[in-house]
Amino acid sequence: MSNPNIAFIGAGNMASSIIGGLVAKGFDASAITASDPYPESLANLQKVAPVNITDNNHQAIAHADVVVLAVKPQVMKPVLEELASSAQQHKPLIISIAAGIESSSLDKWLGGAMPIVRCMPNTPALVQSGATALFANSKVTGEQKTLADTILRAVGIALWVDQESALDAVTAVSGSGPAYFFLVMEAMQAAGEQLGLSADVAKQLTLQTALGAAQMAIASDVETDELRRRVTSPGGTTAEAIKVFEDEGLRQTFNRALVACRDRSEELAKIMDSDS
Ligand SMILES: NC(=O)C1=CN([C@@H]2O[C@H](COP(=O)(O)OP(=O)(O)OC[C@H]3O[C@@H](n4cnc5c(N)ncnc54)[C@H](O)[C@@H]3O)[C@@H](O)[C@H]2O)C=CC1
Ligand SMILES: O=C(O)[C@@H]1CCC=N1
Repeated sequence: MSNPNIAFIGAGNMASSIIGGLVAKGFDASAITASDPYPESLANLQKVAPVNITDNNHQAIAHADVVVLAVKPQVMKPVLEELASSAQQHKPLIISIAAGIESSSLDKWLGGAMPIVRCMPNTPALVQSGATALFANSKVTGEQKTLADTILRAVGIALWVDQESALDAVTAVSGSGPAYFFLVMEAMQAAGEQLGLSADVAKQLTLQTALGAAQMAIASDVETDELRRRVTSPGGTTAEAIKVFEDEGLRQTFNRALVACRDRSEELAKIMDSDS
């Protein structure tokens, strides 16, 4: 599909990020329509790109090849039930970025037999450094998969999973993951201040170290454990810090945290479906 028309239902943070990424990559803003009942959301979006705007969801999807669902999970059911008649007329590709709503629920609310890609992006999409995992249901064609891939790649990396249930683990790693790294940054800044650094110096050193470590790990041919060993001189300073982390059970803590996150994602999907 060379020039697809894309509709966004919901013009909030994630929609603005994806639209910003698409336009930055050369996608024609006039082929994008965003719909939102709040004039403020639409006005903020228009500062990002000169897309078509409307407060009418039906109007937004009328000529769309792809519909990106970017509303909060709590309003998804009424929004889709209202859109079902329009969606059934021409069956556009549906891409949902909502956390915890299974493709079978989306399909049911839209009236059935819809091509649906469900994905889990993360907030670094706001700065085009996102990580998204995607799952396609059986109605999605190869061409539609390529289109979904192109849309999410506009804001970072995009990887496909074969089982929808893997999106719960994806949520535990990358969907919620930015929060874990922010927590580590908070802790390192506070510890730096405890050691006598100014707040500004502790913050700048922490953030640049996080960026540098991530960039090195992405660029390197060797695994992260080897990169860690290369910082850790025998009998040196890093070894003392790593020993504290290992003795305090940091790996087990991460394991427990990610299991709790995965379990909550599974639980939310059940709650959403039982509401339907
Ligand atoms: N924030 C995060 O870390 C992540 C969020 N997501 C998902 O992205 C989706 C959007 O999240 P955000 O952009 O952060 O939320 P947001 O609150 O910034 O945007 C949602 C937009 O939907 C609009 N809206 C409300 N009712 C509507 C209706 N009936 N029709 C059309 N638009 C309507 C709101 O006015 C708002 O502008 C959510 O489903 C969330 O689960 C996915 C991955 C990560
Ligand atoms: O915390 C949450 O439920 C959402 C899903 C992934 C990131 N934020």
